[in-house]
Amino acid sequence: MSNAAFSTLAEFRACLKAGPKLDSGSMKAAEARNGQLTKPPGALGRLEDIAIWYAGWRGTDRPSLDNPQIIIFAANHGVTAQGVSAFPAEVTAQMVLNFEHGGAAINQLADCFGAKLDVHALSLDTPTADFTKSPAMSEAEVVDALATGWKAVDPAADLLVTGEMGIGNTTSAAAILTALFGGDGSVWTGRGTGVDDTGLDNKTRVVNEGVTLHATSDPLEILRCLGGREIAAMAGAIARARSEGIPVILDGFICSSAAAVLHRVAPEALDHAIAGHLSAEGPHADVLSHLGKEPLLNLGMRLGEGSGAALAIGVLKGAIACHSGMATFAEAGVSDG
Ligand SMILES: O=C(O)c1ccc[n+]([C@@H]2O[C@H](COP(=O)([O-])O)[C@@H](O)[C@H]2O)c1
Ligand SMILES: Cc1cc2nc[nH]c2cc1C
Repeated sequence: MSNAAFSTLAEFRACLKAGPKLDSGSMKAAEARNGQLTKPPGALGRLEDIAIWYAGWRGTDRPSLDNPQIIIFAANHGVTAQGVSAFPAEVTAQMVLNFEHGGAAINQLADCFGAKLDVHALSLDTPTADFTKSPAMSEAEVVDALATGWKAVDPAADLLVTGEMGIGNTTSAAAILTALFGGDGSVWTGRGTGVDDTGLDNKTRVVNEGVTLHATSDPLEILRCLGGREIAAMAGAIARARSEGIPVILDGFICSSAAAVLHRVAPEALDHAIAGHLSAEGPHADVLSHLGKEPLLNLGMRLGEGSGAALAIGVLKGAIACHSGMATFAEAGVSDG
């Protein structure tokens, strides 16, 4: 599909409510197969659950995972004028070049797990507006970013990881989460690339100012007023993946803020997604519990770029290899219990 399925926020909202469900027949068949494999029941722990979930979304009881796609969306944030990051805004464009030259962590991880890596830079020369002064994006801009994400998904992929790069985007994510879930901004604000205590107080002030200025409970309005283009693009890509029956592994804090917007519109919009890892960004654990997602990995990572989710591709590949490749008790002539 070359065009997005929506051209307004209202149409995007309708897409989220209309997406497909997993194929319960395939899921039941996968559960039955899992029960016959040569292992004590439950001995592969969560690997069994994620293989069965994946089978349901792929519509077969014996799936394979051969074509994972990782997409990094990059964008710039006007709110960096408020001194919210430990790094200067020009790092966003510099890191895009690094991704293109193969020098970033995500390039190595994509190679390790056999994933195709695509990089989309969204209007880097035109940062979003500083959300303490005006809405970050117009409706046309946020729809454009959602559509970039929607169109970036390869329908032939059998797994999607959405990653991001954007100096200042943990402030944007914190503001979105404060607006969605409530409470003081301090609950949802972390240190990002590493601000000190004074920097964290400043960031919290900025988050509270933005949330107060754009008082709205509409999740897509929250995305428009407080978000970034890369956050909207991740939301668009996650939504497209569901429409194509492509399972998603969510990355860290910023990716989860995009997912949280979708979840607030329609909780089922994340049924095809699992949480790849728990980020070291302080509030991430609370975000995941609001989304009802248990992270697969907890390695103290807080890089972004899709890196934690990319590592989790290896876990999911392992789960599917066992599920689809193991012999049953009958096939192997092993006595069951
Ligand atoms: O994924 C995470 O959980 C995560 C946590 C902290 C920082 N980051 C990355 O760091 C950048 C944002 O940090 P900051 O301090 O500039 O807001 C952005 O490029 C993210 O990819 C990512
Ligand atoms: C160097 C650097 C690399 C990153 N990758 C994702 N976010 C990042 C932020 C910085 C500062």
